[in-house]
Amino acid sequence: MLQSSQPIYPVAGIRTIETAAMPTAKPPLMERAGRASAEEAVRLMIDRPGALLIACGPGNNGGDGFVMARHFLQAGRQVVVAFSGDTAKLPGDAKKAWEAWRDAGGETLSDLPAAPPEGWALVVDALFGIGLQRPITGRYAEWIRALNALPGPRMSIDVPSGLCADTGRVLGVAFRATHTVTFIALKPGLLTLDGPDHCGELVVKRLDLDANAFLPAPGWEVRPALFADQFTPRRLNAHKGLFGDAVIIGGAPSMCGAPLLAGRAALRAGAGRVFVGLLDPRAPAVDLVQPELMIRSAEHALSEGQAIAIGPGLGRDTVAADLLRQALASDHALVLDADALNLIADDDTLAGAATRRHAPVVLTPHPAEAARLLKCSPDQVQQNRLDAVIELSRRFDAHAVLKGHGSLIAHPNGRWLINRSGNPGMSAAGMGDVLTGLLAGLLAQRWPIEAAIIGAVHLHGAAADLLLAKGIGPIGMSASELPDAVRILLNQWVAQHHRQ
Ligand SMILES: NC(=O)C1=CN([C@@H]2O[C@H](COP(=O)(O)OP(=O)(O)OC[C@H]3O[C@@H](n4cnc5c(N)ncnc54)[C@H](O)[C@@H]3O)[C@@H](O)[C@H]2O)[C@@H](O)CC1
Ligand SMILES: Nc1ncnc2c1ncn2[C@@H]1O[C@H](COP(=O)(O)OP(=O)(O)O)[C@@H](O)[C@H]1O
Ligand SMILES: [K+]
Repeated sequence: MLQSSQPIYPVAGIRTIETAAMPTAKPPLMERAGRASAEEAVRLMIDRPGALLIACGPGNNGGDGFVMARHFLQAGRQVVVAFSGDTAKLPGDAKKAWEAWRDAGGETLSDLPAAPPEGWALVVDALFGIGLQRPITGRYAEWIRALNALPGPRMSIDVPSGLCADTGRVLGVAFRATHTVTFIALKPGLLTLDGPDHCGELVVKRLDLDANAFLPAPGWEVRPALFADQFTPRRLNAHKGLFGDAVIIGGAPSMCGAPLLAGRAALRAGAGRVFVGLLDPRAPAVDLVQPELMIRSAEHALSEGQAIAIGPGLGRDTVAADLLRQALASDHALVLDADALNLIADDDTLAGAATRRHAPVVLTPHPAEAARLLKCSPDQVQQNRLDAVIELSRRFDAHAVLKGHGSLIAHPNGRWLINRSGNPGMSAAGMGDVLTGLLAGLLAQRWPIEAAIIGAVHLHGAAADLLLAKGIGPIGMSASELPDAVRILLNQWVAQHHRQ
C-alpha cells in the first residue's frame, strides 16, 4: 500500500489552525500533545527501566512537557522535571499544566540534575517549539549542550529546541534528538537543511485535528502516491515509440561524462530512445559501456526528441549559449541544469526567453546555482530554502527544484513540496546529472510535468536509499550506480501498485 502524502505548514499556518481549533477542543490541545508524547515515549523506553528526564522551557512547549511528566508520574514511573524559569510567568495553558503536575505530587528542579549511574531511560526536550524567536544563548544553551552529551535515546517535543521550524536553521545551538514527535502537521524546517539531522525519527501526531479542513495545506511531502497515476504496466504489444525520445545536451571538451550519466539515467527511467548531443568535437562516437545511447552532435540532437535536458557539462561559451537559445525556442518540455542555469543567470536575454516560454521549463539548481539565479549568496539561499525555491519559480515562471537534503520543489501555480528520500551518499559528483536524466526520461514517456518532477526527485533519493540499505554507501556511492537502483524501484512500484 503506498503511503499517502502528509501536509506541511509553516509556523504561521500551524498558529492559524491552533487558534481555530483551541476554543472547542476537548480535551485541550496541550493535554492531547502531552499524552501523545507520553505514548511515543513509552515505545522508546520498552527495554529501558529507570527514570526519564524532561527539560521544560518557558512557553507552551514546556507545558507539553509538564503534561507528559504527569502521565508518567500517574503511571508510577520515575520522572524528573527540570525547569529554570519562573512558573508565575508561564503562559496560561502551560501554567495549568505545571499546576496539575505539582498537584499530582510532581517536583520541579531548577537546574539539570546529574544523570543516575545507569543513565536516563529517556531524555526529553520540551524547551522550545514553534515559538523560538531568536538564537538560544545563556542557560538554555548550556542545558542543550549538556543534554546533547547524554547517552541513550533523546526525544524532542514538537521541534528540536534551537531549530527554526520554518527554515531548518540552527539558531545558536540545537538539541539533537533521536526521535521527534511533532504536532498537528509537518513543518518545513523539520524536513530540510539541518532539520533532519536534529529530528532523528520523525512522527506526526495530528492531535485528532484534520489540519487541511481548518486551512488548506500550502505544501506537501513527496510520496510515490502523488505520482502513482503514472504507474502504467506495459502492454505486451508495446514498442519503443510509445516511451518517447529523451534528448540530453551538454558535454563541452573534458566534460562529456556528465551528459552520458544523464543519458544512462534517462534509459533506466524507461525512455524508448535517448539521444545525447555532445559539444566536444572530439567526443567518442559511442558510449561503449552504454552503446544504446545515440550520440550525436549537440546541434543534431536538438532536432530529436519529446523532452530536452540541457546543461550537464555544457560550458558557458558562445556555442553553449547558442544551443541554449535554440533549446529555449523549441516546443518541448525543457530541463535546465548546471551551466544552462549559469548562462541564464548571466544573460538577461536568455533569462527572458526562459521566462516567456510556453512549453514547461524545469530549473534544477543546487544552492550555489540558485544563488546566481537569484543574485544573492548561497548562504542567503540556505537561510530560507523554501522562500528561495518559491521565488525562483515565481521569477522565472517555471518549475524549480532546489537540491540538497530535503530537496524542495515549487510549481508556478504556487504549490510546493519537500522530498524526504536521499542520503549523504549522494554528496558526490555526477548525482545532479542523474537527476536531470531521470527527469528527461520520465518527460519523454509523457508523464505530466508535475508528476515527472516529483517522481524524478523522489526516485533519485529513493534509489540512493536502496543502495545504502545494501551497504553501498554512504562512503563511495557513485552516480553511475544510481540508475540501476532507479530501474529496480520503478519496476517494483509499478508492480506493487497493480497488485493492490
Ligand atoms: N498553543 C497551543 O494550543 C498548543 C501549543 N503546543 C505547544 O506549544 C508550543 C508553542 O508554544 P509557545 O508559542 O509558547 O512557544 P515555545 O514554547 O516554543 O517558546 C516560547 C517561549 O520561549 C521564549 N523564547 C523564544 N525564543 C527564545 C530564546 N531564544 N531564548 C529564550 N527564550 C525564548 C518566548 O519568549 C516564550 O516565552 C508548540 O511548539 C507546542 O509544543 C501544543 O501544546 C499544542 C497546542
Ligand atoms: N546529503 C544528501 N541528502 C540527499 N540528497 C543529496 C545529498 N547530497 C546531495 N544530494 C543530492 O544529489 C544531487 C547533487 O546534485 P549536484 O549538486 O547538482 O551534483 P553534480 O553537479 O555533481 O551532479 C542533488 O539532487 C542533491 O539533492
Ligand atoms: K522542543
